[in-house]
Amino acid sequence: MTVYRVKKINKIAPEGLELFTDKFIVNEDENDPQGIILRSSPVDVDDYPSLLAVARAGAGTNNVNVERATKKGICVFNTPGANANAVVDLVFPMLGVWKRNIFNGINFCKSLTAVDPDKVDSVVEAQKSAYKGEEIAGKNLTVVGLGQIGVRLANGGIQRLMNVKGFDPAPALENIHQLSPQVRVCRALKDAVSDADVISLHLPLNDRTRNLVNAEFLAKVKRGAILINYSRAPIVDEQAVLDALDSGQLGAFLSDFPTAKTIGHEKILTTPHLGASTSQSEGNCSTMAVKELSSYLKYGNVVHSVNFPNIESTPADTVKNRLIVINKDVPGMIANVSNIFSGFNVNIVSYLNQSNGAIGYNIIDMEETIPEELVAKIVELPDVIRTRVIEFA
Ligand SMILES: NC(=O)c1ccc[n+]([C@@H]2O[C@H](COP(=O)([O-])OP(=O)(O)OC[C@H]3O[C@@H](n4cnc5c(N)ncnc54)[C@H](O)[C@@H]3O)[C@@H](O)[C@H]2O)c1
Ligand SMILES: O=C(O)[C@H](O)COP(=O)(O)O
Repeated sequence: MTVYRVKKINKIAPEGLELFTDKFIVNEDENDPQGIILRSSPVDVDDYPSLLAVARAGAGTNNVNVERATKKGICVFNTPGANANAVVDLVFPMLGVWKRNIFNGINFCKSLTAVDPDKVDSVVEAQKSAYKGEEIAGKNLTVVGLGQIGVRLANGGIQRLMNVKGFDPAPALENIHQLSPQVRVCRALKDAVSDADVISLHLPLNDRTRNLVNAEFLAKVKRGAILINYSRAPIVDEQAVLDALDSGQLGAFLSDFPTAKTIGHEKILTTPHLGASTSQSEGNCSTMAVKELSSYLKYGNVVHSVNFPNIESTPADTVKNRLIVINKDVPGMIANVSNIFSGFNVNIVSYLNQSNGAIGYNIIDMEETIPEELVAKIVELPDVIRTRVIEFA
């Protein structure tokens, strides 16, 4: 029986880990894993010579060098939607904490331990007006990034009687179908943010989104707007935000990424990267990531990869060998691979191919043992990145 080595990095919830069968050895100390399961720790795929796949139990994959992984034929997965509710479930309370002055109100209440017990009630009534707040109903909310989180947040804004706009340059249809028709989708970011009272960022960190919120962006927002960043710290130019807060251009900054410069600021509230930290979300992410990784290692199936096309096939009982061919997405690859099979007189019982514009992925099943020389010929094809033979008992 083939047994796969999996390296576990970070705390991964047991709900998922329990799904690894005896075909997997899961170890934190594994130095040469075929699979890695992790959360936010940085991983360099070049550090692991036998690596086939990385499963990120969460949404953001900026902690993995995905481009390098793609070049090496390493599949990178994430768990779309598995922690989206947890983020929305934190963003609205954070907005409430700020708008209703809850943080200061709670601190005030805690300070009352120093007050004569008989006078607590009268002190509360006398001083509560200092903690008066504002409701969010009727305010303008703009959601930047209409993905798994952004759509849920936008819909949540509608449920809270806010006027909601959204912006996303390339929204996935499956997400947009979930969006409330009351959300106004803008074609340009500047139109989406110009009259917003609250701007919430829900997009991935990449070369195009790094420092998206900079001085130029902030100059275009409505004076006094609240900026929320539960995406990734570098999407926001921190100095520009601090300047905007000090000038009054921004009213507040609520973020999941505390830094030395932000933690003491009176107009900034931060949480310690808690967006996905709920029992439910950690269980969902772990379960999804383990299923994705197991299925890839055992069968070569790809579901929810950020760099490979989706492709899935259950081998028939009669299948002895499955060949996985990962190639650059160029014309003629299927014909070239099929011709090599013909040359060796090996019968293909099933040939599946999918591509995503960059990577072509082939699952080829046989009822006989595939000759090593045949695989060697495929490896020699100019645009083949990687091959793998999976043997079924
Ligand atoms: N704070 C946390 O704990 C926490 C938890 C989950 C996710 N996140 C972060 O939030 C991000 C979004 O998560 P998700 O699950 O919604 O991902 P998602 O992939 O479902 O959605 C991201 C959306 O952002 C859009 N986008 C990309 N570039 C954009 C741009 N320049 N302007 C506007 N939209 C743009 C994409 O088209 C996509 O629709 C993740 O990449 C991750 O970095 C943080
Ligand atoms: O991108 C994500 O999914 C979040 O930032 C969660 O990160 P975590 O798994 O380290 O909490």
